Amino acid sequence: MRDTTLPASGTGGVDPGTQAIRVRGIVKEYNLSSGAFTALAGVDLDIEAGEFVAIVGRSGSGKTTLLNLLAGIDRPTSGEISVAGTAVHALREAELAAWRGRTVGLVFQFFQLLPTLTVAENVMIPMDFCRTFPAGERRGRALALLERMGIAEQADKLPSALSGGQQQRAAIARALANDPPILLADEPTGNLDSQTGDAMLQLFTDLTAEGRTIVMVTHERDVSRYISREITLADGRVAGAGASAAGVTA
Ligand SMILES: Nc1ncnc2c1ncn2[C@@H]1O[C@H](COP(=O)(O)OP(=O)(O)OP(=O)(O)O)[C@@H](O)[C@H]1O
Repeated sequence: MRDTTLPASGTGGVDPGTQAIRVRGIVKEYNLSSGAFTALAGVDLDIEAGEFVAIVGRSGSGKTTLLNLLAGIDRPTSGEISVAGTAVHALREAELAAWRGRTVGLVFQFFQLLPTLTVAENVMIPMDFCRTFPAGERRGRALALLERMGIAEQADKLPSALSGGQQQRAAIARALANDPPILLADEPTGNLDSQTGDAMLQLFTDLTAEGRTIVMVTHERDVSRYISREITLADGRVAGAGASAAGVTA
C-alpha cells in the first residue's frame, strides 16, 4: 500500500481556534444591460475546520458564484467573508493572488491543467508562484504529491496523455502544492465516470481527516456518504442545511 502521509509544510488545517469559513450577509449583484441581477441575496455560512461541505442547488442558484467569492476570485457587492481567519472581502487586489495561492486549493470540473507543461510542472506552478518552498525542493514535493495521488508514473507526461481521473488527481496534487488549509472544488466529479468520481470523493474525505476543510459544489450526484454536511442554495439564498450520514449538524 502506498504511503498516505501527505508531504506537508504545516498541519494541513487552519490555525487552532480559527473558524475555517465565516460568511455574513453576502450579496452579489451582476450589472447587466437590463439592470442589476442578484445572484446571491444575503448568504450567511459557518463552516468549521475539517468539514467536508457540499453546496447543492438547481442550476443558476448561485453555487459557483459563492465558491468564487470564497476563493477571492470575485468580490461581493456587500457582506463579509472570512476564510482561514482572513477577511477576504477586505484584501486589496494585489494581495488576493498571494493569499489565495497559500490558503486555498482550487479544483475544477475540467481540471484546468496547463496543456504544454508536464504533470509535475503543473503541480509546481503554485509553489513557483508563491515561492513557498526552496526552488530545489519543489520538484521533489510535486513528485511526492503525485505519489500520494497514485499517479507518480505520470509525472513527466503531458496532461493530454492522462485519463480524466488521472488528470483530476493531478489537479488535486496541484491544489495541495502549497499545503492550503482550504480546498474549494467546483463540480470535481462532473466530468468523471461514477467509479472514478467515487474514488475522488473518498480522497477528499481522507484529506478532511487531516484537518483540511473542503467546500464542494455539486448538482448531480448523491454525495451524502462522503460529506459531513449539505447546504442547499435556492435563488441566491441558503434554503436548507442538513445533517449528513456522518451526523454533523448545521
Ligand atoms: N458574470 C456574470 N454576469 C452575469 N450574470 C452572471 C454571471 N455569473 C453568473 N451569473 C448569473 O448568476 C446566477 C448564478 O450563477 P452560478 O453560476 O453561481 O449558478 P450555479 O448554481 O453555479 O449554476 P450551475 O449549477 O448551472 O453551474 C445565474 O443566473 C447566472 O446566470
